Amino acid sequence: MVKIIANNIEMRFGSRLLYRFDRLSLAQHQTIHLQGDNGSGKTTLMKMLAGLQAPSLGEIHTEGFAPTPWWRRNPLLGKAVYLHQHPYLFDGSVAYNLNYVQPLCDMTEQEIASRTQTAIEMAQLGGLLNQRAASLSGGERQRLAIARAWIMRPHLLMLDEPTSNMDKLSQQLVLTMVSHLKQQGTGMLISSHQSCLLTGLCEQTWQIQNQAIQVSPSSLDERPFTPSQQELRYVTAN
Ligand SMILES: Nc1ncnc2c1ncn2[C@@H]1O[C@H](COP(=O)(O)OP(=O)(O)OP(=O)(O)O)[C@@H](O)[C@H]1O
Repeated sequence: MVKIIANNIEMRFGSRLLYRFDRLSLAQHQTIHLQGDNGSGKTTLMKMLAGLQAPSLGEIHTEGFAPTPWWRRNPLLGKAVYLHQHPYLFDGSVAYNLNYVQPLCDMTEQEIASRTQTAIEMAQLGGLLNQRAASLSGGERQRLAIARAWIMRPHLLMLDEPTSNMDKLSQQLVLTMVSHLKQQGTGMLISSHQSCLLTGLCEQTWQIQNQAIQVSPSSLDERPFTPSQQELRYVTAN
């Protein structure tokens, strides 16, 4: 079982306190809805858990991952995949973006090829493969970013307002991909202002309010580790 654990955290920008909390953890087999008003600090929390932003006070560590390579100074980087609401895409075609993550996947070539093909079908990207990623619409970019993460089958995935730009069809496609990842044991933190199709998959809520984070229900069973699940790799972040 892999997890990221944040203890005794305080986060502020200058004199402005975003929140304080004693402990939060994101583990495999959990699907959590992160709620909060605009500017409450949802993106900041995800970036902290992904190692992209240091908390003002407190400590974030991981359990259950392979040892950090000696050359990596930040031990949190690479442990969770974080997808920003305006996902970073590489300069190149849609196909290039999908293939880019293949060397990072701990699977056989055959498995990677099969997952890539399935991801293209699930995200309905077949007609867009030769199009430049930079020219995609907001919803198509999100679908591509989630398809790319789906291929990697990460242990932990953070989705920042994943359906904010999406019409009903795109939301349904993303729901299918995220449901698959949930079945495969990927632990997910999904930020969304409102309840939506995706948040219907969540069994816990983290609500940012009054400079604190309320967790409900307050505890969740964490299912035992499945040894066949592959090592998490880092995809992209802003
Ligand atoms: N590097 C920074 N320096 C100063 N203030 C920052 C910085 N990054 C974020 N903030 C501020 O911290 C607050 C929380 O930002 P964050 O993006 O985490 O909120 P959010 O809950 O994700 O918002 P939204 O729902 O609008 O996306 C905002 O008021 C933002 O302006």
